[in-house]
Amino acid sequence: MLARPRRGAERVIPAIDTAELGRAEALAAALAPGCGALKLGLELFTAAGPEAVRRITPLAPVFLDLKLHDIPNTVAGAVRSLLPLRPAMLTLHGAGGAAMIAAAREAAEGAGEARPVLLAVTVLTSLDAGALSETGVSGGPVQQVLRLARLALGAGADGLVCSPREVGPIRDAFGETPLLVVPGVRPAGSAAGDQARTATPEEAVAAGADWIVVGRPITGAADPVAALRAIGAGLPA
Ligand SMILES: O=C(O)c1cc(=O)[nH]c(=O)n1[C@@H]1O[C@H](COP(=O)(O)O)[C@@H](O)[C@H]1O
Repeated sequence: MLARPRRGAERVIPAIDTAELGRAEALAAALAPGCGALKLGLELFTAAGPEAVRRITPLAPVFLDLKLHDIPNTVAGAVRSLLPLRPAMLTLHGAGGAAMIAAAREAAEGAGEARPVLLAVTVLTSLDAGALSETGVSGGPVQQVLRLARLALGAGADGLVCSPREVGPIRDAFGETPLLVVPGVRPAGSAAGDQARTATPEEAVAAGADWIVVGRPITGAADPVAALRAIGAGLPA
């Protein structure tokens, strides 16, 4: 399994969100030497498929963010289908329930020592308290994140995806063991866009994030490599 990062720049995972495989490969080649892993998500995977993962895996560990969410049998089958791509990390929605997560973990064990880190997405960072309550969840994001964290970690997830705002409460409740991957990260002065629960890279890591996921502030910069380097340089070595 992918080891917990130690140095500043190893904590940064650029999100390669594009539908163009050529652009994804160019960004991946440029960013790989300066980061801990590269995140490939739904936009690239739905456009370019498994071939995108095959092309980028030789460059850096791949965090394959497909946010699986279905009945346990279907999710287990999807995990088995993904294992030959050798992703270092995989996401599934905590809201899929304990049986779904347990089925994914059992399927992932098929990769033995090389099994991917399984990360349960808690409450999407694009949801504020109002948007979350519209989905029928009252009590606010922190309470729901802690509820899903307990469920997911108990069912076999190795870690969680949460916003920077819940990192402290998760560490208080569950200690240092869960791997925490944190999107919704915005360097000071960059646009939040559709992200609702944000903080800076420094704040997220100080709170206890293992990895931070940063997409548009890097990929939309005039010089993505310089933007990545500046984020890594601001983190503790
Ligand atoms: O699972 C994720 O990585 C994820 C979970 C979440 O709650 N919020 C979130 O933004 N993400 C992903 O993190 C990346 C954030 O991209 P930027 O908003 O451009 O930095 C995107 O690829 C999202 O799909």
